[in-house]
Amino acid sequence: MNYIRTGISLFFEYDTPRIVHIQSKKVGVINRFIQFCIIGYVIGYAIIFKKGYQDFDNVQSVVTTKVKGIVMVNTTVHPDIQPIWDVADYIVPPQENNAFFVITNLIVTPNQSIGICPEDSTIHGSNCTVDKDCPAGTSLPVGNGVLTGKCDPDVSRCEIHAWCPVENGTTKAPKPAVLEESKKFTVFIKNNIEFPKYSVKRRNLPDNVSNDYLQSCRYDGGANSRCPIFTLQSIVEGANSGSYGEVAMEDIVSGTGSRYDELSGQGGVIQIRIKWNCNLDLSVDKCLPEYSFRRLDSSTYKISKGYNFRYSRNFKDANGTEFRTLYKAYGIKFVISVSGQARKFAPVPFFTNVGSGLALLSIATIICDIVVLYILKARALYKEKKYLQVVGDDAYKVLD
Ligand SMILES: Nc1ncnc2c1ncn2[C@@H]1O[C@H](COP(=O)(O)OP(=O)(O)OP(=O)(O)O)[C@@H](O)[C@H]1O
Repeated sequence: MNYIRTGISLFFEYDTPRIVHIQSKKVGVINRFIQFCIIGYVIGYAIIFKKGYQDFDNVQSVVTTKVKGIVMVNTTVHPDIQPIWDVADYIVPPQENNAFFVITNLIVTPNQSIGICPEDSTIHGSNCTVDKDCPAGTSLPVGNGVLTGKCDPDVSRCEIHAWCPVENGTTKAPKPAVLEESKKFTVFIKNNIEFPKYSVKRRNLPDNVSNDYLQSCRYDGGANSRCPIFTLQSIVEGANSGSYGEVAMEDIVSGTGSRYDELSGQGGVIQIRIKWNCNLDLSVDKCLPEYSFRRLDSSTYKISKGYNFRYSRNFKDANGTEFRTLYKAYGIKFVISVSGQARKFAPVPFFTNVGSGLALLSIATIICDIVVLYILKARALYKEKKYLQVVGDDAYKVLD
């Protein structure tokens, strides 16, 4: 019953704010301190640091790459490998979206032709004692061919119909890598970007440069940081790593922290990040890219390290018999990602931040009220001054 009475009386009440001017050093200091913090936050952090006076637009971008460089392979060490490797040989596939792959190491199985031969010994399930162990027409899960149904008695392995002889699974990737000199290859990264909201188009090379400049300049993160030509070694090891092998690790700046000789053996994945953060309130010429590099795969794994795949080159001999050379190619996949924002002054975010800052100032009043009404010694006095109970009907009667 009491609840209902209280509820009804609450319904017939009205609270209106009242200004109580308190002259107290303590409360005054607390109030000013909180106001100062809030104003500091709004002006210093929200408006200046977080650029709350500017509108923004995200970058839209397209990247193309061109790698150049030639390697000569020592054919006495690697007799099965062609002596000269140029860009058409080591970049596979020739074009990718926002990425390129460079072959750095190889296991070659030359002169394969279609025929019958024993399965490779490292393939699980290839060992046999009788023909029954090799059901005809099936293939082993990671096998190289289709089982003929016969067990080869000489090597005790199932016979397969395949490109023969099959790749030897026990062969390890050569060390040092066959194409380790690929560290000297250069890649031209051409990045065109646009901030559509502001109709601003930029690219990562100066407009007034010549072909000669492009052919000779190299990105170094310093004086030549506008040059869009990178050596693969500088991407992996850092911009100051030109003299490979002689550079102390602490001298290597902004690389991936890996060494090219380690990476080239088993392959890996490297990310090239291009950041465009532009303040369009300043000159558009100051809108420049920043590059950073990191290794995406881990070198610490024991099994399935790096990155490799197989491909073949087929040819016919004078009799018209088809042959192929099978390549197990290890290499570095470079993935390019572009991100960024352009910012420019705009009244709407500016006034929104100022408005929300002004609204935040009421926090100072709330905190001071708590101090005054519940913490200070004279809280009873302040409470009495702050709340004035007026019974409306009685007041009306008094007026009468
Ligand atoms: N990876 C690279 N390393 C050094 N210079 C390069 C590289 N890629 C391109 N260049 C040079 O930059 C300039 C502009 O390259 P672009 O691809 O636009 O022109 P191009 O005439 O088709 O080049 P090219 O025929 O030499 O491949 C050319 O002089 C080119 O030789």
